[in-house]
Amino acid sequence: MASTTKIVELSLLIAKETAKVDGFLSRKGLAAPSFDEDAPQSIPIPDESADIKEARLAVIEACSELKDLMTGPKELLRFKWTDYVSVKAILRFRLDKSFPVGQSTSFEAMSKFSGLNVMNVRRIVRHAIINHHFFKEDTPGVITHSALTAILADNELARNSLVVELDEFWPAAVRVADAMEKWPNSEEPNETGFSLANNSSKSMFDIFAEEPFRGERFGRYFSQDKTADGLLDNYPWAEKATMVDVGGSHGSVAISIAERFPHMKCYVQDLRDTVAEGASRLPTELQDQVTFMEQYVGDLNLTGTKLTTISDFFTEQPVIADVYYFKSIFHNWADKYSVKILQNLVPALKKGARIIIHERILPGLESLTTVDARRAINLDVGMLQLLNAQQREMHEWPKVFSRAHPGFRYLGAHQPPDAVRWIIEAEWQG
Ligand SMILES: C[S@@+](CC[C@H](N)C(=O)[O-])C[C@H]1O[C@@H](n2cnc3c(N)ncnc32)[C@H](O)[C@@H]1O
Repeated sequence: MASTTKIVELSLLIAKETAKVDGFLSRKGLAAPSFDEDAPQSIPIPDESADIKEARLAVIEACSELKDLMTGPKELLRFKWTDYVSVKAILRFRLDKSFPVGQSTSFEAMSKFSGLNVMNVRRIVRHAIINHHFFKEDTPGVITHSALTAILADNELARNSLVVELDEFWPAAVRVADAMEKWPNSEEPNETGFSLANNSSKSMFDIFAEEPFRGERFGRYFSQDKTADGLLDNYPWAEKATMVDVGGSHGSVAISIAERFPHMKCYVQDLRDTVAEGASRLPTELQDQVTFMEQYVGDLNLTGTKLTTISDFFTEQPVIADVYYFKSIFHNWADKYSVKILQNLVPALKKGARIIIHERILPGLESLTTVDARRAINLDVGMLQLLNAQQREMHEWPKVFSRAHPGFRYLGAHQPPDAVRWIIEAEWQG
């Protein structure tokens, strides 16, 4: 009997797993996935249906492999170097906002709205339809929204994220190889694809700090990810009294902890404008529990020196607490700087104080086919292009702590169920 080929094996798996998802949707009376403008925004599979979640992921993975196998190596070498051009132009010229969801438009009307000529509107819109399911053209020349552009129409946060990814992150990607050539193996955050793309000798954070409009939309990019990602239910907060959310942005995690554990006192530290914005949004009922640290060390008027906030993790930590919490911070910094951030905690640390690092762990080669592993690897390269920073593998964390100070005892890492981040923990032994 002829053995089954890989492509048949994959197609059988796709059929089997798709039937599971399809059966689930019809049992629940849910709509089948589609790109119509009124389609559900995602497939609503609840956490308890783990088998259906797995089936969906298996289909996504197998489809991607089957598509590549059927395409073949030679054709796969033809990269899509125009990939993001259309979406970026659509957002820049607000074509997605040029007509309401539920109505249709024409290339001529979009041209009038945007000031682009009809030919440019047509090529941009058709590129986006064919490559990204942006808009639909079921009747030639009649443009309607698709499920994707319908989301952008009423979800400003989702739209802002796409703008940040295409206007800030993508240009940096294009310059990564140039940066690696110019500054071999650099660990400096200002010797990156991002710096080259901005024609600057500054780091991404410094550039955003100087340009409030860009800094604000970058801040909003992160404000989407408010989830404490399993931290509330999977850490013994009942046994703790104080925590510092270091680099805590607008304080979403500190606020969640304060709401759930009314005995906790939380401090949020970040750059000046970010904490000021966070403080202005803090609900009144949490003001005794959550403190945004926005005082300054040094006086610009008296000394003429640069202001340093006491919230800066490159200066000594001023708060004595039970827990120092860092969510998605260390992946922004190369080892050289990550070690400094830990060393700056030392003056404040009491015996038994805990350090929690809450971020993705870069998986080892054995699990590279999963969707999560690909996301983590992509994020790692993203950190390279923006900041010369990195995601770390499991075995790298104890080394970062021991390089910082022998007084840190690495306690290990665990990933709460359904979380994407790991809770990586160390204790100060002095
Ligand atoms: C990737 S964001 C993570 C924000 C937040 N922890 C979260 O997960 O939503 C990194 C944060 O580090 C802050 N940051 C950068 N440099 C800093 C510094 N020197 N001191 C304190 N915070 C800093 C940024 O302003 C930003 O809010």
